[in-house]
Amino acid sequence: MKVGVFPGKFLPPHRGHITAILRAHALCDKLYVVISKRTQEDGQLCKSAGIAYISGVLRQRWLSQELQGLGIEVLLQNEDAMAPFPQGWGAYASLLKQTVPQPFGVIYGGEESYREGHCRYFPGIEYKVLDPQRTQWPISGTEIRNHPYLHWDYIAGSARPFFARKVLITGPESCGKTTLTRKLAKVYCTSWSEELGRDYQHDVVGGNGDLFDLEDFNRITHLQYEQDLTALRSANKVCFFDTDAVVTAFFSQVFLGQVASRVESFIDPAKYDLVIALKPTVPWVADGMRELGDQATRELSFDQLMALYQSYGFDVSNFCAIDAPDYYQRLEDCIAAVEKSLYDNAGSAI
Ligand SMILES: NC(=O)c1ccc[n+]([C@@H]2O[C@H](COP(=O)([O-])OP(=O)(O)OC[C@H]3O[C@@H](n4cnc5c(N)ncnc54)[C@H](O)[C@@H]3O)[C@@H](O)[C@H]2O)c1
Repeated sequence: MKVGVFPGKFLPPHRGHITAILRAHALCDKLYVVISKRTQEDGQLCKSAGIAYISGVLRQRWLSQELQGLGIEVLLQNEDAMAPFPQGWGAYASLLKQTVPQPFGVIYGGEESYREGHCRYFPGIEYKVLDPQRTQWPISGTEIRNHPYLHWDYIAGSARPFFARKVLITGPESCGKTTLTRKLAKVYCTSWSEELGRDYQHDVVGGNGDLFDLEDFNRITHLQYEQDLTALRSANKVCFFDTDAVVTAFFSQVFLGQVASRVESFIDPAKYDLVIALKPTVPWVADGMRELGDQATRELSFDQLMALYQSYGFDVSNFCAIDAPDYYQRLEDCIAAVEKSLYDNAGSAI
């Protein structure tokens, strides 16, 4: 039985990795993918690219998603105590033999330059190099970390939700949130998550807000969270969210005078890369379910909503406030804000 090992950082996994792993899998009877975790070095690589830290466990989850059902085992190897290469070669060789739960006869990789070290430190174990020129998928983890949106198509599907820019469109009722969210998703050929509280109010509560109880708001928050995750999984570089748990907390307050118990556990100021706050400067549109219609109340609602964000730890001064009085300009201003978020921050495509 031929047992093989495919080691790597996979920071993050991409098509080049996945294809090479699948080729290796076809060349042996049992394959182990071993993720090298070096907390400090990995953290520095992420930091210098301006992206959040990608932990070893996260990479293990991503690769496990990609490779499940094939009999390939994905293992995590902690190399924190190891010296950097080339001094670390000896320690690396013994650690790899401990990590892999059975003796192996071949190590697969794409680096010709590692051959000498492998021959020396893994005597009797074959070193098989696959696509060393990266001709099929000319991409590296470094390029993806530095320019994720430019190299989006190469990023493994499981890792895309991590890189997708998350844009929340918020504001009080009748500011054009839902239409703007849909339009932005269409402009960017991507997914979005619509506010489901209104459908819930219609379908479950019968349209009458007076019949809400606290458990309804807990359920709305949970359902919204699941829907957000689904949208994120199919995002193309950016994903738009029509509401969030702070808005649900706000309406829980409006209808019942208190925030339902589980709503707050879904509030996460770190979830969004950009928050667009729509001011009530377009005309009110009555739709039979809206409650807060006169202009003074709309403005008060906006201020109360922003205060609620602040109280939950959001940096409201960083929100992109949209106050144009017409829908054309509001769309233009939102597109400009999204462009800036996508290309002026980490992963500049320029
Ligand atoms: N840096 C060193 O000198 C050194 C020496 C010995 C062993 N190692 C170990 O070797 C492993 C691989 O390290 P890495 O930094 O190359 O990991 P990596 O995550 O960048 O790549 C993993 C593997 O996929 C291959 N690969 C990457 N992009 C590819 C593409 N587009 N097409 C085809 N194949 C592609 C790489 O050549 C490598 O073999 C790690 O476990 C590391 O600890 C590193």
